[in-house]
Amino acid sequence: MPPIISICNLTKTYASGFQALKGINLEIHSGEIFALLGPNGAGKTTLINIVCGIVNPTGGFVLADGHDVVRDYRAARSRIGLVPQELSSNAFDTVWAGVTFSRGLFGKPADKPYLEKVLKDLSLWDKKNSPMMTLSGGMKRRVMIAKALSHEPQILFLDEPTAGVDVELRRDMWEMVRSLRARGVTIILTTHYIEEAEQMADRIGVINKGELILVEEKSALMKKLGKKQLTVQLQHALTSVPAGLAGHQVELSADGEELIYTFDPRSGEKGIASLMKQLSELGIEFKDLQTNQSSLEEIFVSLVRAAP
Ligand SMILES: Nc1ncnc2c1ncn2[C@@H]1O[C@H](COP(=O)(O)OP(=O)(O)OP(=O)(O)O)[C@@H](O)[C@H]1O
Repeated sequence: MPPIISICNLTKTYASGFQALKGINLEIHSGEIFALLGPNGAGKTTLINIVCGIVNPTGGFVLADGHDVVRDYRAARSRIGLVPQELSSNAFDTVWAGVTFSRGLFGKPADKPYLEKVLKDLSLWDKKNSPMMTLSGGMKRRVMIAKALSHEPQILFLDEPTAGVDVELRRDMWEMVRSLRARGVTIILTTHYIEEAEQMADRIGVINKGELILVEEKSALMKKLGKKQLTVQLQHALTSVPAGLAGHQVELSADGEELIYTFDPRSGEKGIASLMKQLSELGIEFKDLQTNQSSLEEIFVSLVRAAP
């Protein structure tokens, strides 16, 4: 199946001379959830805005469902729903008026049952006659999603969908995004909450200073870059790492009560067995063992730090 979005050699230099995108190449597969991560100012919104036809590229091109987003703007844009970072809507409009108006903007004929379903899926149906200004921030965000879905797009961009929303609503949003994907909608989201990417994404792209420095299946990324740690809780505190453990990557906690062994899961668990053997030979007793794997957040920070 051809990619639903193809981004080729995309560059953007703003009028100020600032180069926000430096030759981005990326293909988004139909039906995936793709998370775009990057520090502030990395170029995420610029990239989304070009795909959505809001910002013109300086070089390269983007195809959305085969349509060039510049030359064939209307066809490309009709495939795409965008939930922007900034919440914006007419304060006096009711929820229903907002979604019907948004649908009309794309020249789509009225379809009450479809819009009713969208509002019901987003738990907004009982608010359909409420003016926007009477809704909470979280509810307004749901309305923004409903508006973005009003013209039945195949592709949905969510620019920081859960910025400033509470934990419960965040989880509801994740649930909703998953159900959209189950219906075949392709989802591209940017987020500062790495946990969000870890929970939801099928693939992850990391953008830094206008360059895509990594694109990877989430599970492969976690496997490839995730380091594991084994924490050995000691029966008796130590004052320093025993010389006999010098061959291992072992550190002693500040209180001397734990030995922390960091290893690469790809190299197998042989290191643990030999560490255990050595501890026993040295007569070091322990009361408990714990392992944990580095989070996507740690991986992300180390990637961005390492980039030139
Ligand atoms: N209209 C503009 N004119 C000049 N520079 C701009 C313009 N819009 C964005 N930039 C610059 O381009 C860079 C990328 O901005 P962009 O908003 O795409 O980043 P981002 O990754 O979405 O950041 P954030 O996570 O903070 O939203 C930033 O340095 C920004 O200041």
